[in-house]
Amino acid sequence: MSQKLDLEFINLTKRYGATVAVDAISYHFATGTYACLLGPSGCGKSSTLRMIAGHETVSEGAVTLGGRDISHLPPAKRGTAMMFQNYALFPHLSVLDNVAFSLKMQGVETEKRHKRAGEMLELVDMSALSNRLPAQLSGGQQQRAALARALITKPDVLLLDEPLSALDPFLRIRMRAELKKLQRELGITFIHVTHGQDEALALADEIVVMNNAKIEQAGQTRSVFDAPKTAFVARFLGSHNVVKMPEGMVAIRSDALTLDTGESAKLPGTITNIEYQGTHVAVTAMVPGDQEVTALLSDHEFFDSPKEIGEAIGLGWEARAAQALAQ
Ligand SMILES: Nc1ncnc2c1ncn2[C@@H]1O[C@H](COP(=O)(O)OP(=O)(O)OP(=O)(O)O)[C@@H](O)[C@H]1O
Repeated sequence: MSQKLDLEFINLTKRYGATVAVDAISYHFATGTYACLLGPSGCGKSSTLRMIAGHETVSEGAVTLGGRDISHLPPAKRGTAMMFQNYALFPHLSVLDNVAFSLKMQGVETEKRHKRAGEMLELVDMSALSNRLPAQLSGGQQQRAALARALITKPDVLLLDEPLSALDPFLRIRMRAELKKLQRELGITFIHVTHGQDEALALADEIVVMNNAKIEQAGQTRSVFDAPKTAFVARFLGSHNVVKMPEGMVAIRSDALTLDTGESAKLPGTITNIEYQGTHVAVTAMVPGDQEVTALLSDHEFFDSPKEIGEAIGLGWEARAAQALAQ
């Protein structure tokens, strides 16, 4: 049975002079969770990650792992490992020596560390390239080498700072599937910082949406996506319309909107844009209150009864598709 090594933030705070980068956040990650920290630039994601890793001091509060306060331990003693955005591979070392580097620092003898590095490279499917220099690798291969290097210390928690951002969109999708597979195989906790909503939705068991140094909403990915509590979360995750209705602000998923002219229509509107997206058609309409809402229709739904810009429509949705938002 794997050891229970839950990661916890307790009123975790980071100040840089007068700037509060992380403001007393608390959260509990069960062992083996794939979690994404998500939020706009400057919201405090990287500072949070660096405090877990020990690359940044904790101003107040604590990070605990398996109930042990690790806030003041040196990075190598925490049971965490970090994979950086630019991979930070040493250009003059072979892939094998890059992967073996932290074991060398620990004084592990050459043969033993090379054997272990070889196992790690096998894990990420890079055995054939172990003698190459980083410059002789593609972006995806560099990422795998960086992963192997981070995992060689057998961390309980792997920290990933925008790990896919250096890759082109096609490779990003492939590597994200590999990351997820690797996490499932290893069963350890991954904390992954990203700007990308799609990336977070695709990878995470849990998402932590940050805004202005605080956790705006966190929980199981689907629960957060399905029931955003604030307009910020609904807008940030995308695929939702935030609409002011007489009863207050609501978030309505774009794919839950239908074009209705009958009695079921809840809002009248005028089409302002139609965007063909292959599997779907996004129809945007201006509704009362000078608000634009977008309905995502399947291509058949749209082309069975095509509409035009300027046409008057009604918009309908099932009651459960509308989520009341905190003011
Ligand atoms: N070393 C530092 N000194 C002073 N202020 C800093 C430092 N590092 C970060 N900050 C500030 O702390 C806040 C949070 O920064 P942080 O890098 O954690 O955000 P982020 O969400 O990771 O942003 P990004 O997505 O752009 O990387 C920002 O206002 C930033 O300017």
